[in-house]
Amino acid sequence: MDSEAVEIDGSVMEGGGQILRVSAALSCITGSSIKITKIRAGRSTPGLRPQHLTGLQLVSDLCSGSLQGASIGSTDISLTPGKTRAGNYTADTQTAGSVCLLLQVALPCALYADAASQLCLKGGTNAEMAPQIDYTVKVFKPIVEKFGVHFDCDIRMRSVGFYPKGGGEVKATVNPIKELTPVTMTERGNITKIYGRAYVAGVLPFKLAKDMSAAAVRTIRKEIKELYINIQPQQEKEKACGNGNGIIIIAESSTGCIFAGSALGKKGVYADKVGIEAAEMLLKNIRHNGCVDEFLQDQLIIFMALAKGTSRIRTGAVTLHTQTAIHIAEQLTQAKFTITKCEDELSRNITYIIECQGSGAVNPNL
Ligand SMILES: Nc1ncnc2c1ncn2[C@@H]1O[C@H](COP(=O)(O)OP(=O)(O)OP(=O)(O)O)[C@@H](O)[C@H]1O
Repeated sequence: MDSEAVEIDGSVMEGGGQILRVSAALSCITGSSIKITKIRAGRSTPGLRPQHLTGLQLVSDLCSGSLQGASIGSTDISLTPGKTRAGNYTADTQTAGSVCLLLQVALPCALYADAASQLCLKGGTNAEMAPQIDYTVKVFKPIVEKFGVHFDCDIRMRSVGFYPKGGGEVKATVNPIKELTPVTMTERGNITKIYGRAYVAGVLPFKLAKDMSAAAVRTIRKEIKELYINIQPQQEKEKACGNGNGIIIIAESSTGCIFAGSALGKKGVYADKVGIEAAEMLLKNIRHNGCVDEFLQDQLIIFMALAKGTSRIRTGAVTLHTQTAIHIAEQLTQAKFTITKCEDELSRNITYIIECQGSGAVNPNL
């Protein structure tokens, strides 16, 4: 093990898988070796789960790295990165572990390769506790494009929920970049559009999709009366596996902000409830007048840290995931973050500006 390795405590703050993703991606990009200890120490099943292990192996492959100690359940790993090379990479969680979280760790790395890369990611596309693939494509993608990040996502097979285990497949093509551009998103503007999809897959009846959609529209209508809300009920057909249902609702603002609320069906939970959960999540995320929702916040931190120059993003309450990503980014790069609370005297609305002096990482391979 490299004696210069940066030591990362995997149990700090949020203490979850996100620490691994941010550290591994930044290790690959900056060329610093890392040693992560106490991985997911506070979780009921500590150590690496299949999704985390697959993500680390993918990063190690991308940067011709040496990954030590990584197996299911490991709480300590080390990664010594080499040169990041473009290519065709395949990663399979072999479970419902999220392909979107595989993309979350691999995308920043592939940006710093010498040419475009194809990532074939297998696992769950619409899984719990992770972005649904629709979120990655419709919310995350257009916003990271503001940093200069360009990738395409071909959803070859959806895998909805936890059963059967995995089976989803997404092919992402990632274009490399010389350096990332900083982003300013401080003006929320007005909400101009609300739309989404409510879907069922497998043996579940189409009626559930209609019930989720109707309940979501009713819930949003209580607060937002003037906009047409189009949540399309859909029956996933040949390009889906698993018996599940879910919903994602997206709101766009006049200044180009995008927010979402989403939910997945569970055994014994009425479809109406799933629709209401997603609608309430969306409403919560647009009430605060920030420019990103509670999930995009933490997902943008790595790009802010790498960009050349100052990024500013207005948010609602800063999540622990975001604070954790900032903590790791500051450990592994020269980026400096500040968080400023802003209180609007008239509306009593509280927002925060996350400002980052980015480290200006330059792609040495282009
Ligand atoms: N509904 C959602 N919509 C969009 N993104 C989401 C949603 N739920 C979670 N996420 C994102 O998924 C990621 C989850 O990270 P987290 O570390 O909690 O998960 P994990 O890797 O499964 O680890 P652990 O099991 O240790 O919690 C975060 O980036 C979070 O923003």
